[in-house]
Amino acid sequence: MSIVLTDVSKAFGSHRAVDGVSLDIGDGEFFVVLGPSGCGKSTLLRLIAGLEPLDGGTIRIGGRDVAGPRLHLPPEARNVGVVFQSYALWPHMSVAGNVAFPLQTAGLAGAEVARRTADCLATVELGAFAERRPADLSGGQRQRVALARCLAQGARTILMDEPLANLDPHLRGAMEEEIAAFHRASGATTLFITHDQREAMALADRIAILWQGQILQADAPDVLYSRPADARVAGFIGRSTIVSAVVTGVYGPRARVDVFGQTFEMSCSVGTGTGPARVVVRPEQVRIAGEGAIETVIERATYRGGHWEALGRAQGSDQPILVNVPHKVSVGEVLPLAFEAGWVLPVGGHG
Ligand SMILES: Nc1ncnc2c1ncn2[C@@H]1O[C@H](COP(=O)(O)OP(=O)(O)OP(=O)(O)O)[C@@H](O)[C@H]1O
Repeated sequence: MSIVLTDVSKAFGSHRAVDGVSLDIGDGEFFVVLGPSGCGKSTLLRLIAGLEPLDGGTIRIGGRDVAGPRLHLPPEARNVGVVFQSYALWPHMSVAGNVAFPLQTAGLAGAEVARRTADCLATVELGAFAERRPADLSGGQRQRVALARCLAQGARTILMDEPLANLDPHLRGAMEEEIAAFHRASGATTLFITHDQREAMALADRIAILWQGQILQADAPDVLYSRPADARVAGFIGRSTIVSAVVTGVYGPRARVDVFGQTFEMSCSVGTGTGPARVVVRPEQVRIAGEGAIETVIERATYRGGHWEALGRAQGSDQPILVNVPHKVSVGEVLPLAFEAGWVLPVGGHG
């Protein structure tokens, strides 16, 4: 079901944890809210789930108002499933018991409960673990039980609060696959919150960047990466160099840009004007060039598997440049660099 937030706010004392958030999440979409610790992600999720009353704005789920002025539907009336970081399984029940519980409370007959429980456990590949207790499972398996319980609830909307945060890195990758498969199988609208940009990129149809309670930008992962709205988004998604430049000409979505005394062509948003600007250049957009390029002194080089990522400074400048180099480079080496592409940050962007 769709989730529509209009100007939603929530304060704790004088602290605006969620500050005028508007979002339109489509039916069946996998939507990730990404932001640093304390930016208001969990509060936003709790407002949608109905675990917290809001101060202002409205929330609609599946076309129905669930929260707004003088309106607060309780969590159980919103038909949303919630998966928390801490799994929230009942320790005294078996795996099957945990999954069956919402079906039993919905008043289904015993045979139907057993059949649907078995189906849900099969979907998350835990059929063989039905009689185990949660304590006897791995973290990833417990997370899958929580997913199966959401499936059993029949929730068309699933909210996930950093469900992979407690898992080992190798298990996280596998669980990402599982969550993506679960989303495909269930077709449920999924709102997933995380502070891990790699996880967000791997899962999302769209990502919203939340910063001090406000949405900076909501777009597909590739758009956030290639056309960030401001320096904070550019810094949060992927690795980049942001340098001062002067735009000397604009031709639709392309701009001619002077950087470090050289002229390059970059992308820009419609309405970009000429004059001083800042440009975002990703390490893979920097190439080693010949004569007349930006002479750059390498200060650090890190092996990133298949290539080295080097950090340098253009001679006579204090602005750093990140570049991917296919061969080993040494500190102190001077590389002639050129920008093959880049993005002119829209004027008015913060940071
Ligand atoms: N019940 C509360 N009372 C007072 N302040 C709160 C309460 N809940 C959250 N906050 C504050 O609101 C802000 C947002 O908290 P929230 O838990 O939503 O952030 P978050 O982005 O989920 O962070 P993290 O990634 O660290 O979990 C924080 O500054 C937090 O201290």
